[in-house]
Amino acid sequence: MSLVINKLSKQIDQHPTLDGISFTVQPGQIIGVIGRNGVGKTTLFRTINGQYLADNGNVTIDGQVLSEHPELKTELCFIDPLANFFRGATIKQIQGYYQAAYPQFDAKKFESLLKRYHLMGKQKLRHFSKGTFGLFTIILSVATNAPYLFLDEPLDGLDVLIRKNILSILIEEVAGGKRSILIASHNLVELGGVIDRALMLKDGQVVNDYQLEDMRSQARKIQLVYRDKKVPALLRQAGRVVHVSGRVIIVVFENYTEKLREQLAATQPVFQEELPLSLTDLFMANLTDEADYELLS
Ligand SMILES: Nc1ncnc2c1ncn2[C@@H]1O[C@H](COP(=O)(O)OP(=O)(O)OP(=O)(O)O)[C@@H](O)[C@H]1O
Repeated sequence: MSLVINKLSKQIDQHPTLDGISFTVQPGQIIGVIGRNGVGKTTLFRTINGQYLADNGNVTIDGQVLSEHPELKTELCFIDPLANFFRGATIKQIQGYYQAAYPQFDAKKFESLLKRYHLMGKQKLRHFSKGTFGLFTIILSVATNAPYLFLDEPLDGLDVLIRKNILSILIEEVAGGKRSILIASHNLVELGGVIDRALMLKDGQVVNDYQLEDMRSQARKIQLVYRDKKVPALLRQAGRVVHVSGRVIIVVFENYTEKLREQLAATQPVFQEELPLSLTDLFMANLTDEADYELLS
């Protein structure tokens, strides 16, 4: 069973927001979809889920093209953050709509999660704070039992305890190996603790597709100090310089080998230290522009 995004393209106002995006989602994964503001993460989720029509490409589930098989939509759940829920509706009414749309809806799970977070069926959506509304949409998504969940900034506006609870709900959901969750988020610290894989978007394309476990074993973040302020060419050739402050340079090497270790030693740093590598480092290494470096250094 797999979800395949195949050369998906979407222009918005003549701008190629999605430009031939391809990737495959296997069951049992939590995937982070990462990119700078406005890069097209929400557009990607909307296009995969059929809210926007793709200009080119398609989405298949187990080999069947989603747009030709509308019945397969129950395999996907994406609650758009801008969804115009009828704010006068109660939780119970919304449950009814989703139960009608998703035959596999798990009412028991829905009710137990509501109870865990002190939400009651008769509450109207308009009484929810932003955070409670976010929490409610996650509970609703999880209860659909759709194998592929798409969450857009699910941690936005939630307090730290609820964020931790949400992440454990999501980990529980994929643990059975049957569901996958794609999360678009700028909350890289928390995301880094739960995702198995990170897709980085830039210029309408997937520029990196990291399996975090592989990345952690191959990549290194190294702080180097040199006698003068010149950045040795090797650092830019073999790695991505993420920070320069006077004679101190921090570099992320995605493929750190023994040979590279020797080459680095030959640049004769006066000090060298390995630092813990985070998702934020990978974001900065891949998605920072020259203009940002000027601001950072
Ligand atoms: N309905 C729309 N009408 C006009 N422009 C749109 C529409 N939807 C998206 N866009 C544009 O497409 C681009 C991608 O937007 P999108 O919301 O997908 O980015 P994002 O990566 O989710 O951003 P953020 O991280 O800020 O949430 C932006 O330039 C946005 O202005």
